[in-house]
Amino acid sequence: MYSYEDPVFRQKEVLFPDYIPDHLPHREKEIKAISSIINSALKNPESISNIFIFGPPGTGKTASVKFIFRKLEEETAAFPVYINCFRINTRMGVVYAVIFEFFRKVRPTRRIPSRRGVAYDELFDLLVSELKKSRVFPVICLDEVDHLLPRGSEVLYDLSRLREESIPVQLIMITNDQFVFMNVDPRIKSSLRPVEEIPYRAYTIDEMKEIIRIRVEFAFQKGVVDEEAVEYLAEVACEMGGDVRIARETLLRAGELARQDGKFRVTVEHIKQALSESQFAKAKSIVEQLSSKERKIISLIPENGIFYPEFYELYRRVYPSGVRDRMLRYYLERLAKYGLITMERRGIGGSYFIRLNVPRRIFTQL
Ligand SMILES: Nc1ncnc2c1ncn2[C@@H]1O[C@H](COP(=O)(O)OP(=O)(O)OP(=O)(O)O)[C@@H](O)[C@H]1O
Repeated sequence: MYSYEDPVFRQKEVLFPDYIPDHLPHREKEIKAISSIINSALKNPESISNIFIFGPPGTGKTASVKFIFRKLEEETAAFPVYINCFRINTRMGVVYAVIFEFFRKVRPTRRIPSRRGVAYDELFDLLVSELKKSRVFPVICLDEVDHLLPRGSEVLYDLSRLREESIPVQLIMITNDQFVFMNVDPRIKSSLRPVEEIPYRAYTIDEMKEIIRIRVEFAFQKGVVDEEAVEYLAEVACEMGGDVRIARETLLRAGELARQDGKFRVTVEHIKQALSESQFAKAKSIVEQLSSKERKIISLIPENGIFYPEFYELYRRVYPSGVRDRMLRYYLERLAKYGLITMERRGIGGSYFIRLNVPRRIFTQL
């Protein structure tokens, strides 16, 4: 029988976003710290500490928690729920996501309750009564928790207060921004206590090389990826903040490019081409997820930047019934958070200069 062996990839899935490796090199210490907090809470629910994980993008925060969740599901009675707050950013959304997972995993024979037409309090009461009856231990990870603030921050309070009803709940909050809770209502902040902080730092060049080499070994056929390509990719990924995601995506695309040109070797040139394509694709996918207001705002920013007062004038001219000053700033800050623009204050007490971090041709391709 004819069997096709891919000349480039041995196991392409190893480079897919949802693949969680069996080992996360250089994150052993952090994984151990997080696991031990959860394990002691499991043994003694009176001693729960919430967990706050922060650090730059692509440094393994999400991967560590998913890795731990996999083990929790296999080995303990915990009920782990992973929620990405970029997608689910309201208190109703969070509570529904927990209920959804609860019915899917703990009560698979029952119909998942509908969210439509149900008030928040009703949904929350349902969660409380189900958790009380089942006595499971929910470990809820709120990834990119900054997107939940301030609109959905009440849910942090509601979930933390469940302990007062003798329902143990462990929260894990992940963000890039160490100071994300600075302006949060003190009542909510104090409900989250005690909190253990787990900082993640960017990988060093040697760590990055090792991580890339291991992925290459699993993902590609032997000898397909040039050593110079690995070295170059590790350097660029470190320059870009020590982000393994960039390295993983680039390897996948570079492998496809190597196949297309028929030489079946991944070279530095393939890495360079893949990098420029993936940066563009990433920015485009963020732009595609923007609200129509945000899109209108970003598409008005000129290629070579603009000072805020001028931009405000321009915006009001084009959209006379659009948002006012304070809201416009709010939307610009969100765009800056997504990394699509940079806002820097020029001169002492000067106004903000807004710079576009993505090529304008992205907007014509939407
Ligand atoms: N130590 C590591 N070993 C192997 N792969 C890793 C390691 N650290 C990160 N990765 C991989 O890098 C990618 C990005 O990691 P992850 O999503 O965990 O980053 P993050 O810190 O949560 O980033 P962000 O803040 O942008 O959400 C994933 O594919 C993950 O598997």
